[in-house]
Amino acid sequence: MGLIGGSVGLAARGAVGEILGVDRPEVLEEAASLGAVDRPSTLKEVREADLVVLAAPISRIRELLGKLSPARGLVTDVASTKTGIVREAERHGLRFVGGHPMAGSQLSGVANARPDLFRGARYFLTPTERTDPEAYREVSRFVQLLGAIPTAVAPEKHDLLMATLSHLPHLMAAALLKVASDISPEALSFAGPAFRDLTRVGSSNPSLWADILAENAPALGEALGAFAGAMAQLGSEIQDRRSMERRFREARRAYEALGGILVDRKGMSSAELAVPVENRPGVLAEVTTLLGSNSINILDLYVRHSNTERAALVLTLNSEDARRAQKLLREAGFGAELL
Ligand SMILES: NC(=O)c1ccc[n+]([C@@H]2O[C@H](COP(=O)([O-])OP(=O)(O)OC[C@H]3O[C@@H](n4cnc5c(N)ncnc54)[C@H](O)[C@@H]3O)[C@@H](O)[C@H]2O)c1
Ligand SMILES: O=C(O)C(=O)C[C@]1(C(=O)O)C=C[C@@H](O)C=C1
Repeated sequence: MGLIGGSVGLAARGAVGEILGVDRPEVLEEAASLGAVDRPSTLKEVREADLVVLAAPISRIRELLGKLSPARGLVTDVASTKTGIVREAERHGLRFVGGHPMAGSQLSGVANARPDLFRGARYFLTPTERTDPEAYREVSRFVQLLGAIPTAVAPEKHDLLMATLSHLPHLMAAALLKVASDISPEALSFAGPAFRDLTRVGSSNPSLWADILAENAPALGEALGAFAGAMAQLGSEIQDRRSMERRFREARRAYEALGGILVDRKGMSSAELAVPVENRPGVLAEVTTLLGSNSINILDLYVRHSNTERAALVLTLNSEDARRAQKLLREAGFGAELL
């Protein structure tokens, strides 16, 4: 019942029956006080549950699969890698569908759990030829109930994709932080928004990430090789302005194709609005309250981090709302630029 398990509990609350939690007593006490779980339970008791969601670190999930077997109901997990876990679950004969929400944060623990963590996020499900189709449909309905969007992919393909899209960026953050720390002890204090954006996940939970990286080592080896090749290529072209421009044009096109929050946008076009703000308490509430009280829904939001006195909120809104929001924000004295 940590960050992800707690968020599952909070998101499912009210829409499912009793939610039982298995973890250390102090974690369960906190989870119950936050409303993420109805009551503490045991592995033996949850063998009888309709649905078991395993949300421990990967190495623990592999052990738990054996301890859960035989389970009466359906079992799923949330782990960041899938091939080994799916194989293990099938070996134990569980009625299992592997899962992985593409949502989370560098924080851990149930204290950081949020009921809206999965809203609009992609949620991988990794059925194999041995998966019961009805079990897949049930887990898929549960994922939708959490507010997420199920996406089926084979376990091996999932792990290959995650090596580049999630695990490599975590290693890059750690490497970048090391390179800067090695310059001098105070070098990091001079870093600006670009360095901060690129290294946020360097503060992720060390033992959780040691688990993830070891589990996906073969695929990650390939991704690291490709990355080292790309860096060497860029390094050899630095003096060649034309090829650098071409590389950055290619990079910008790739960046624009990035997936974000997958809000159901059938027939809806969206726009980004940058709102420069003073970096002071309450400023986010002022912007979001102004939009909320005018029935403008924020589809996605990020902060261009800054250590200085100013920051920029970048809001994704549907196109019509974006124009209205720009007008309202300007009338209220904020700058607001459509990107
Ligand atoms: N953090 C993320 O952004 C993220 C996103 C998607 C998926 N995941 C996956 O979710 C899982 C959990 O990650 P988290 O970020 O919630 O970690 P967390 O540290 O916040 O929570 C893990 C919880 O598991 C508990 N635990 C450990 N061993 C256990 C056992 N044997 N039985 C019962 N509980 C046990 C711990 O006490 C802790 O409360 C991992 O497998 C991770 O790969 C994480
Ligand atoms: O937002 C973050 O901090 C994350 O690291 C989330 C993130 C990722 O995007 O890599 C990390 C691991 C998960 O398996 C899924 C999502």
